[in-house]
Amino acid sequence: MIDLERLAQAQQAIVDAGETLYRAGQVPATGGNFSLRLDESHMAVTASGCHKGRLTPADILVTDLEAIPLEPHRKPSAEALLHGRLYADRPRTGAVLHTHSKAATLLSLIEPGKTLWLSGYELLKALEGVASHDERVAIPIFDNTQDMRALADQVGERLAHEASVAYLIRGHGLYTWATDMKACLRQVEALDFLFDCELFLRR
Ligand SMILES: CSCCC(=O)C(=O)COP(=O)(O)O
Ligand SMILES: [Zn+2]
Repeated sequence: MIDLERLAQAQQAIVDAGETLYRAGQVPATGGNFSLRLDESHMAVTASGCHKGRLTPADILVTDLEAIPLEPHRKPSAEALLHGRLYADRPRTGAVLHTHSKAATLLSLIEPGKTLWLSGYELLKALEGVASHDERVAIPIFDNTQDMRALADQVGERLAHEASVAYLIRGHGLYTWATDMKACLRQVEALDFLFDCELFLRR
């Protein structure tokens, strides 16, 4: 049974996050998708194809963690399975944000390896679990594909062995997750700042 009050709060928090992220240039042209955990087996997630800066609560629907909608006629985000796997594999994860910023897109294209390493930045401490600028933070990079099940499997296998709070999809964007929406929004902002710094250093 879905807690309807919790769902309404999640819908409003996602609408607000969309406005914030759109204003920050993180989700142009219907790009991006957002979710919040509702319970151990359900999430509230954006519908596919909506403009993420102009969401209404009705644009956010309930699915299970396999991205099957509770209301069969609704169409969740094309990438909802990526959100569901993060919740399924990480019981403490409460929020997932996917963004399409210019910095994430460009950096993931020019980094030839399978990992973006970040270290020496004070702002790394904005990421959950990072206590010092000295830590080397790994951001895994996956090649883009339209096969979400294959990508979800690949991500799940790799993240089972590598601690992270985010990954990049090459030429596509960022996924980041946290215990709640506030921490997740902070991570998007911090990571995008760090991606900008890396782009500048590599010029
Ligand atoms: C024009 S954005 C292409 C699809 C995408 O990458 C995305 O993040 C939005 O897809 P959704 O189905 O969640 O609207
Ligand atoms: Zn996307």
